[in-house]
Amino acid sequence: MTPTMTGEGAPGTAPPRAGLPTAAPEDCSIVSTGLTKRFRGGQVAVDDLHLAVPRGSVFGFLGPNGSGKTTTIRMLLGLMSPTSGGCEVLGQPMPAGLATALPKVGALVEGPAFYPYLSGEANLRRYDAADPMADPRTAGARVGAALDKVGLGAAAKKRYRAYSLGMRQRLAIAGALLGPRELLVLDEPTNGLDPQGTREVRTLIKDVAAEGTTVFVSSHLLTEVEQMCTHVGVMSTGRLVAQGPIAGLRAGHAPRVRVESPHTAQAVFVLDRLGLAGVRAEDGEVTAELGDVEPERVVAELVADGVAVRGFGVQRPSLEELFVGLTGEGFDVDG
Ligand SMILES: Nc1ncnc2c1ncn2[C@@H]1O[C@H](COP(=O)(O)OP(=O)(O)OP(=O)(O)O)[C@@H](O)[C@H]1O
Repeated sequence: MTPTMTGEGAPGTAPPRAGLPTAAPEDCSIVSTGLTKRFRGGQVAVDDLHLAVPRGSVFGFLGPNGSGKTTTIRMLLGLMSPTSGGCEVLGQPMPAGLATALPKVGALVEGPAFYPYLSGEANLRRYDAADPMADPRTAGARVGAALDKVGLGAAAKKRYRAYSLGMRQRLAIAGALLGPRELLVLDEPTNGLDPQGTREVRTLIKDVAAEGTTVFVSSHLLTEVEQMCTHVGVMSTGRLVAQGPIAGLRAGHAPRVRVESPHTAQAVFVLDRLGLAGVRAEDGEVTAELGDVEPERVVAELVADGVAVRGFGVQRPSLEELFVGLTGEGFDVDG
C-alpha cells in the first residue's frame, strides 16, 4: 500500500500527499501524468509518475540510487520516450514540444566533457558553438554572462585542469545557463564533490532560483535537499511516494510529547483534559501528540495537578525518519 502523509501543513503550504500533485498544472513548470518506463527485459524503472513541479520552486527529486530519478529526467528532457503516460515541460508536451521548450530549459544530466588544456571560457565557447539554436554573433556575451552567473568571471581564462572540483561543476552549470532559462534541471549536481564544492553548487542553485528560475534537482542526499529545496518529491523503486512543499512534509508529522511519571493515570487525565490526541501510557511513560498546545503549558498543568514529572520531552520526527518510513530505505544523510 502507498503510504499517505497526513496532517495539517504549515501556513500557506499544502501538506504533501502520497505521490499526488499538490499544485495545479497551470502553475507548474513540469507536469507528468502516469509517466512510466519499462526497459527491455521487463524492469519497470519509473512507474506511473504524477509529478507536479511548481513554477519558481527548487524541487528536490530525492531517492536512493536506482530509484528511477535519471530515467525520469531523461524522459522529461525528451532524451528517452516513455512506455506509457506523458509529461509537459513549460507547458509543452514532450517530446513533441521539444523545440519550443528546450531553449528555455538548462539541463545537466551527464556532465559535459571539457578539455583540460582549454580555459573555462574557451570550453564554454565550444559548448555554445555546438548548440544549433545559439546565435554565434552573440556567443561572447552569452558565455561571459554565464561565467559571471556561476562566479567564474575572474577565472575565465584559467585552464580547466587548474579548476577545483566545485569550479568544474560550476562551469558545467554555466553550460546549462547559456541564455536565460525558465527551468534548470540538474541530475545529482553535487555527486563526487568535496564539501567546499558542494557548498558552492548549493549557493549557486539558490542564486539561480532567486532570479525566478525553477530548479529541478535530483539527489540521493537528504540533507542536501533539506538545505536548498522548497519542495520535494520522494522516489522509491520507481514510484513517487510523496511530493509537496518541504514545510508541509514536516508539518504532516506531528511532534509527540513524552512524560515520565510514576503517576501515569493522573498524567493521562491531564493530557486528555488539555485535548492532546493519541494519548498512550506504558511503564511509567505517557506520550501524546502535542498539537497546538505549548509544551510549557503541559508541564505547568501536570505540576499543578500534583503529577510528579521525572522526565519530559518533545520528539519531532527527523526528515530522515519520515523518508525511511516512506521508502523503507535509509538515505545517505551527509554523503
Ligand atoms: N537503459 C537501461 N536499461 C535497463 N535498465 C535500466 C536502464 N537505465 C536504468 N535502468 C535501471 O532502471 C532503474 C532506475 O535507474 P535510474 O538510473 O533511473 O535510477 P536513479 O535513481 O537515477 O539512480 P542513480 O542515482 O544510481 O543513477 C535501475 O534499476 C537501473 O538499473
